[in-house]
Amino acid sequence: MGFVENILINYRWVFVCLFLLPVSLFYNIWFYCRNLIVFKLSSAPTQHQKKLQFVQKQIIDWNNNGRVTKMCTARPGWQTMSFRRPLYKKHMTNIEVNLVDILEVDVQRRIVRVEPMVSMGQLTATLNPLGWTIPILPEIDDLTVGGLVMGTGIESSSHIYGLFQHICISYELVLCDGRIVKCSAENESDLYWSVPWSYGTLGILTAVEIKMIPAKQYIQLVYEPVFGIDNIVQKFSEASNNKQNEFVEVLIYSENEAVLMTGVQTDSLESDKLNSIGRWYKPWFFKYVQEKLKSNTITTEYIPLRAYYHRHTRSLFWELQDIIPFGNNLVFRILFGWLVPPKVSLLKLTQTKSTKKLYENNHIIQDMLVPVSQLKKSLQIFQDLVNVYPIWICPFILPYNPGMVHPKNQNQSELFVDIGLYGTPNVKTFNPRETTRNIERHVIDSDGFQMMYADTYMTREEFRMMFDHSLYDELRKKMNCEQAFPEVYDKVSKSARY
Ligand SMILES: Cc1cc2nc3c(=O)[nH]c(=O)nc-3n(C[C@H](O)[C@H](O)[C@H](O)COP(=O)(O)OP(=O)(O)OC[C@H]3O[C@@H](n4cnc5c(N)ncnc54)[C@H](O)[C@@H]3O)c2cc1C
Ligand SMILES: NC(=O)C1=CN([C@@H]2O[C@H](COP(=O)(O)OP(=O)(O)OC[C@H]3O[C@@H](n4cnc5c(N)ncnc54)[C@H](OP(=O)(O)O)[C@@H]3O)[C@@H](O)[C@H]2O)C=CC1
Ligand SMILES: CC(C)=CCC[C@@H](C)[C@H]1CC[C@H]2C3=C(CC[C@]12C)[C@@]1(C)CC[C@H](O)C[C@@H]1CC3
Repeated sequence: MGFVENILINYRWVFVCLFLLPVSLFYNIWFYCRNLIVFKLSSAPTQHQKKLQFVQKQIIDWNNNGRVTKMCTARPGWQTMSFRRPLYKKHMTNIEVNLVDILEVDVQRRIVRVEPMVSMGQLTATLNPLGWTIPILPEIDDLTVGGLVMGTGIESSSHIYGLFQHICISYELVLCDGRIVKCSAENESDLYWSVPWSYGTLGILTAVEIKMIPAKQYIQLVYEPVFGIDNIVQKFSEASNNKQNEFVEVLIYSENEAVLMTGVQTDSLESDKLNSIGRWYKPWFFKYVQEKLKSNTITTEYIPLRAYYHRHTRSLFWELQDIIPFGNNLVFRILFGWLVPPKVSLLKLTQTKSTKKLYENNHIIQDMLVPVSQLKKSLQIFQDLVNVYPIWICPFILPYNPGMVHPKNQNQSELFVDIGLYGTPNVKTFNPRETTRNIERHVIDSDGFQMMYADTYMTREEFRMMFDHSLYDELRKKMNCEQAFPEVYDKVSKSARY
């Protein structure tokens, strides 16, 4: 390993602190100003038609030029929140989808209409001051509406509202023949049900209508330390089934220790219990919550809404501790906390081959979605296979809708749980391929699903067992997609990413 490579791996924080943090700051400022100008000039809605026509033109040109290679969006792989970069973008026709604006906030219909590149950070910054929010707000700022629709999104309100696609009323797409369609549960419903999890393999998404709900100023959050796996599973299930809880999330810190958090929105507060966790000098949220285990008492706090939504952003859940080991140190926070986190996209862009290998061989990043009845068994299996803590568990209701993802063994909604494993495995037997395959097998056997932003080692057959392709296959044939877009598997499998 060369000198520079050695520094970049073992002292990545030097590069991140001296270079990436300031660059991330300028990038944020530039984007903020650009969006503000667009808003002030109110030009976004009129520009949409033009931008839509440009997407359409590119697809018509592709048809006229003989449909030579398949299509994907031109969004560079390093900018995306998926763990790896896509290989396929190099040899496919890249369609420019430069659609980054919030188009309309319709208070009457309680709908916000957005373009696909609008990020979660943009949405909260725009809607919250107006007194509105969307029911599910996946917490990392840079996640985009397009990515969350075509993949999936989940948050601590998902036990009530479902996954991100379940709060979307309609999708506007340009199909591979150049036709523009707006699909919903009432109109072109097969397409509407098939778009989620299709990873851009049915058409290019150009606008989405998302439900809005009124936003209050604070979240009243109750922290409850829970000990013992049976207790953790029981308390989690009870809290998730209790519809009075607008937010439910558990952080598991060891085999037998967890903190359950349940929350509701409120406009009133006990001022001595206000905790503005989003301030730059505040401790990382997961570290702060861990402290609750010591007192073993139930405590209540009031957290400003936007700070709650982005509670895991500053520490990228617990991933930043591997990159900036002293990031949660008080002095660092006071002096430089306002610069954190570095942009995920810039971290991806500046990864070297060795960092990538290091992450591949010594790290796991996976979200597994299983029926809540499988939670205990899954936790035990993951403990044996990876022994990674903290673990994020978040409940969600999965409606029985047509499409790729729905409950398998009952034709009604079912409560599921997302088990998020992020970190360095603490078992000697960890092997990225074999271990992940074992996890995937367990998820298939449990009638569950894997989130596809991370690595998957499933074979095509296993992938088809996990995801229901019946409507998807039918639609691809009917819409003549086979020559136009790859199959989902060919975009998400490990061999399609580097
Ligand atoms: C008046 C106004 C009008 C707007 N109109 C539009 C519009 O028409 N179209 C549009 O697309 N956008 C609009 N926006 C949104 C604006 O573009 C966003 O503020 C911008 O995208 C920056 O969002 P951000 O979350 O990345 O940045 P900031 O809010 O400046 O945050 C910077 C970083 O700090 C962190 N952060 C912020 N808050 C918290 C918190 N509470 N807890 C933890 N971390 C936090 C995040 O990591 C974030 O990346 C508008 C904003 C305003 C103020
Ligand atoms: N809390 C949560 O829910 C979290 C979710 N995630 C995951 O991150 C991903 C989202 O990341 P993000 O960077 O926003 O998205 P990406 O750019 O990674 O896009 C994800 C997929 O959606 C497709 N896509 C995106 N926009 C369009 C469009 N306009 N038209 C057609 N296809 C499109 C992409 O196609 P193409 O390859 O052609 O560009 C790609 O296959 C999701 O997979 C999500 O599940 C990650 C972290 C947290
Ligand atoms: C809440 C859900 C469903 C998922 C959270 C996933 C995140 C923890 C990951 C999504 C993208 C990941 C990346 C990294 C860390 C973990 C995520 C933020 C890195 C920053 C790790 C360091 C590498 O060099 C780059 C990675 C980019 C993606």
